[in-house]
Amino acid sequence: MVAFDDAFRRQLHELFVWRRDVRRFRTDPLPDGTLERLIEIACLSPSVGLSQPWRFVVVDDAARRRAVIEDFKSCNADALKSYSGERAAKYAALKLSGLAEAPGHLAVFAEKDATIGSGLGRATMPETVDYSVVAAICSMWLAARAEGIGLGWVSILDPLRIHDILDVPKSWKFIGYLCVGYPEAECDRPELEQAKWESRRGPGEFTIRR
Ligand SMILES: Cc1cc2c(cc1C)N(C[C@H](O)[C@H](O)[C@H](O)COP(=O)(O)O)c1[nH]c(=O)[nH]c(=O)c1N2
Repeated sequence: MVAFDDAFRRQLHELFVWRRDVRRFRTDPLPDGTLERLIEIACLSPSVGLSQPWRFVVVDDAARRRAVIEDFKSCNADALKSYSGERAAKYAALKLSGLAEAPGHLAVFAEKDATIGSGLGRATMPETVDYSVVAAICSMWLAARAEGIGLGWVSILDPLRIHDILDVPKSWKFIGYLCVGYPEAECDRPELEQAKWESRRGPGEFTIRR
């Protein structure tokens, strides 16, 4: 039996508070085996029917990385066009990926045809496969932060293009592209809040059905 004490709970709370989506990385490399270790931790996450549908691709090839960066630039330019006036100026000033600087690039996919788990739990909600992969990414996000390693999720990408660039099986659905490395700075507030793009809200009022 493993028990957790108050000191651990306080530290865990601090971990939640200080986990950040990181876009500003130092370029120094991660120690050998870091990504592999973080992937192992991610694999301890819950998954529908124990399907473990997460598929990780460590992107080490310079040409593929360059192609991902080009795709980000193109998608980000398109996204900018959907804003106007002051909001557009604010969007243009945001840094929305650390792709160019992060020493680690990790693409994460969901295996849509996973036979593991024999379909348990996903007959009426096939999207639970995707949710399982997101749960794994969140575990990795926190585990990384606990070691002083930052993770930045990039979704301003064309999933089909990422598929092509990384040449992965058709049955894999793109879930997210992660930049991994040491952050330039630590902060207890989201960068989008610091940039006055959006503010964090509490849980608000709960809906209660009696
Ligand atoms: C599914 C998904 C997708 C993205 C993100 C997150 C998630 C969950 N976030 C990070 C997001 O902006 C960030 O989590 C919030 O602003 C809150 O900040 P903290 O994570 O608390 O630092 C993110 N950030 C960014 O700069 N570029 C991006 O493309 C994305 N995409």
